[in-house]
Amino acid sequence: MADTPLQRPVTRRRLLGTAGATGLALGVTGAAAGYTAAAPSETVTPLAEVGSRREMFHVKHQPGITTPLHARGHLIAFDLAPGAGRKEAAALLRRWSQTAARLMAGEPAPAGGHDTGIALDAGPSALTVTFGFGHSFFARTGLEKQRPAALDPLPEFSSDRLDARRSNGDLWVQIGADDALVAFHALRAVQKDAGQAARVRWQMDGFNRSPGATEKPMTTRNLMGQIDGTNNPAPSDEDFATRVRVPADGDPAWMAGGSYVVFRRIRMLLDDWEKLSVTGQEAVMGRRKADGAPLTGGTETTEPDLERVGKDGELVIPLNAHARITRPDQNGGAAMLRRPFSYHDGIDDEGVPDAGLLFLCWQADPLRGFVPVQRKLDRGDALSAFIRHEASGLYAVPGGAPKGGYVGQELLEG
Ligand SMILES: C=CC1=C(C)c2cc3[nH]c(cc4nc(cc5[nH]c(cc1n2)c(C)c5CCC(=O)O)C(CCC(=O)O)=C4C)c(C)c3C=C
Ligand SMILES: [Fe+2]
Repeated sequence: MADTPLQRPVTRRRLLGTAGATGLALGVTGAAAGYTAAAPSETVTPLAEVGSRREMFHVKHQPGITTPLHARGHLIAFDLAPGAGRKEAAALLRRWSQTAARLMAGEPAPAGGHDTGIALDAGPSALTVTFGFGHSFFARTGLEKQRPAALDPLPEFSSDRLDARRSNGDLWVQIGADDALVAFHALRAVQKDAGQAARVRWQMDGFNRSPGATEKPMTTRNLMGQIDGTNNPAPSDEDFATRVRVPADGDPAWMAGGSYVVFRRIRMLLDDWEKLSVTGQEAVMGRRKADGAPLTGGTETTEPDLERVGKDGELVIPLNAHARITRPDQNGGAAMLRRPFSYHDGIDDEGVPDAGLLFLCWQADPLRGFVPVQRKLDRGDALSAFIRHEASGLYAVPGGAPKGGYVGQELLEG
């Protein structure tokens, strides 16, 4: 029997060439039929530019941590099903790893099965799938001795308004792609792979600016309109690895080369925020809204002058400005790699948007990254009047899987 298109092991990238050619041919037909061409052909952006970007799955550190921000993201947490233990978890991580490797290469999933077809015609679109383990995973699988101390529950913060049902979870998956259909395709595949072994605990969707939307590459903006992500550690920094990754001789051994991610669903009180003047908003942050430069001048990347006093005798960057109090030099060196998604989950009956930030930060140890900074923010951040932390999670994200292996293999088979 002839294969149906969905069953053939054809790469989506190969299909992309056909789609691009068809699109151009249709354009020509439209013009011939008397319609005005949308744009001169020499200004048409190649269709394959975004779709053809490919991230690798079998690499030393899991993808999706230092990968440039994705246009689209899904976060999904699972709890192991009653009766499922270490064996089922190992089989699930093996299935998930195989699926992630295939989808990230632009191939259908699962191997030998029926792909949903959602991502047909698109290339890999920089898809990444990243897997992590929550605190509760270890008791469920009898692996308590392997549970890292760094996974101890985060302290409670006075401003927390956390929803337990949308927090934590045994297993956590982050999906990112520069195309919404490619990302959703991966989400469905991950959910289907879970089968009887694990149940969805919570799931959230996010987004960032699309690649190519701005004239030149620039730091993204969040839903408050601020340039967000300027002072992130860069992989080229000397201390990047010590800040973000668990060292090769780290404890426990299965986390060597891995990282810990803190997740917070932070709602933005946009109606209140948008009532502030731009000057008021800039005082909250300590940076200019237009270009992200510190209020003491220069460009986005200029070091702020934290001591400078204005003509009114006040500090130019207020003592409670967010960008002042989050600095590593104000927090005993505490630093983290922030890699968030914005979210928007609709508008309520009063017209209030449920929108904000799926804040994700990566560090070698949350006690030397997120925790001290959040403690300080909790005590007196000018931004806190305009945000609300509504959900939280902390996950151990091991290093990448070698070819033929799966994420977490050392933990589950060690
Ligand atoms: C506990 C950690 C942090 C939380 C929670 C947090 C929430 C949050 N931040 C913004 C917007 C901006 N943050 C900026 C800088 C910044 N924020 C944190 C930490 C948390 N933010 C750090 C470590 C830094 C960098 C500090 C430094 O090294 O200078 C900025 C300024 C530009 C930038 O550097 O990215 C913005 C803007 C929002 C909107 C938010 C919650 C919704
Ligand atoms: Fe921040």
